[in-house]
Amino acid sequence: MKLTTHEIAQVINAQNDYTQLPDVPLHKIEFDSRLIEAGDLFLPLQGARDGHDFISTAFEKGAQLTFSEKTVPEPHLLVEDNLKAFQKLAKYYLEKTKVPVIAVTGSNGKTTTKDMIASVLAQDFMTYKTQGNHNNEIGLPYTILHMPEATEKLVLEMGMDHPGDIDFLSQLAQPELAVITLIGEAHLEFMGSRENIAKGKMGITAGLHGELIAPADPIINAYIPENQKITRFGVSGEELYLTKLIEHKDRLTFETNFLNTEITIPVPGKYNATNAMLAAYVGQHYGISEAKIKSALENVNLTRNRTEWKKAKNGADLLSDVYNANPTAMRLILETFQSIPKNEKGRKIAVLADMLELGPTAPELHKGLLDTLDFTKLDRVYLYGPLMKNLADSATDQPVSYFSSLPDLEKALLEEIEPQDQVLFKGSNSMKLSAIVDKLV
Ligand SMILES: N#Cc1c(NC(=O)c2cc(S(=O)(=O)N3CCOCC3)c(Cl)cc2Cl)sc2c1CCN(Cc1ccc(O)cc1)C2
Repeated sequence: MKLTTHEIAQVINAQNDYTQLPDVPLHKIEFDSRLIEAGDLFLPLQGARDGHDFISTAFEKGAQLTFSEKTVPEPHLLVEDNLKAFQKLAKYYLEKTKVPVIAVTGSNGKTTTKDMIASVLAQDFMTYKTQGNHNNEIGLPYTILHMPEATEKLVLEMGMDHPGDIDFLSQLAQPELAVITLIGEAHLEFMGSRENIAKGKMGITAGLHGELIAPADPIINAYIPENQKITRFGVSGEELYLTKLIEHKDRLTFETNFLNTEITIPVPGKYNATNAMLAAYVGQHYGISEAKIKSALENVNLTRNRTEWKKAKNGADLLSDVYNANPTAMRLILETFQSIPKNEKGRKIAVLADMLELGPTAPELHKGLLDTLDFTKLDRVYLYGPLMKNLADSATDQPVSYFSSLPDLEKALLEEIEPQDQVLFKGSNSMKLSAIVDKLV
């Protein structure tokens, strides 16, 4: 990011005398101290642990400055709230660089649609996009501040856990174009109703300066702002719709009412044809030729292994979250999983594996998960890996099973999981829980 110490201090209204600090450019900003490199800015966040506890580690790894909510010996910018300062800096950076933002949200398909839009725009523009699941109040500013200096278009995915989340992200990012992929049923327990989900997703207009592309679903009609330019998609008769769909095992060919060519995408599923149709329309909006749109979509690089619910062969619901194997992400996904109502006559099972590269405090960080496990919600907990042994040893009087070998864990789960169960899988990629998920689906 192209920002200097004094510029950042002024933007975030640092409370300490920063003029004593050298006014030098910062390399990048990180909240995970494991990612700190020479010349970086550290951002202590309140995760599973207080990020301030890792300021010294960040400087050992070469950080040259840190945000801080308290006076510390290291070179720092003192602010009341590190996260708010981070978000304010991201908003400032977008205003300074004037990089146009295309925002994408929706109950399902937003990650695929984001990837497809970025693939199309990259044909003519230097394009950067949300990486992994960085689509919330921490991930979105992180994406903005990590975009390469030559970026010409920024495609930002906006996720919603609670009402108002999207309004906040839209006001921060000020998009010039927004896409809503679908108003679904995703976990009504947080949002209460489909109407609330619709209202929440329409929050994307809060900071929108241009056109909204949204489903024909009438549930959003009540939330369309006055004078909002909107293009609806869906069935024949809407402004955008599919006119032909030929599904193959691992690819799909479709046509639309607004393109003069057929398009093939390397994934099946009618919903993916719709996602690709939206990406094609965005490409057309930015003047990209049909030939380039067609080529981009045929070669799109989709984010794999998204945090999504999968159905096991026996009908059980599996939630496999392979992102961010850090203590905070583990806590957040456990809290989410525990708060979702069980299926009728079904059980809730958590399968947790080691989080790697957590340094010397790793045993405590694993043991510390005990206060997140809610055994009034969880029926069974399966723990796997030497570090998770620390958690298993501190949960002796609970329905917890420990495994040191993946085949033994797999065998136990194949015998245990019933059709009505919900099962969470979370751990570092190299612990290979995904291999068990792949056998179950
Ligand atoms: N708590 C905590 C820790 C981390 N948390 C996070 O990175 C983090 C992740 C997330 S997240 O959920 O992964 N995520 C961020 C991006 O957008 C999507 C959501 C969030 Cl929301 C917040 C935080 Cl603070 S990373 C990390 C710790 C604690 C230990 N750290 C390594 C370390 C261990 C021992 C040492 O002595 C020094 C460092 C690494």
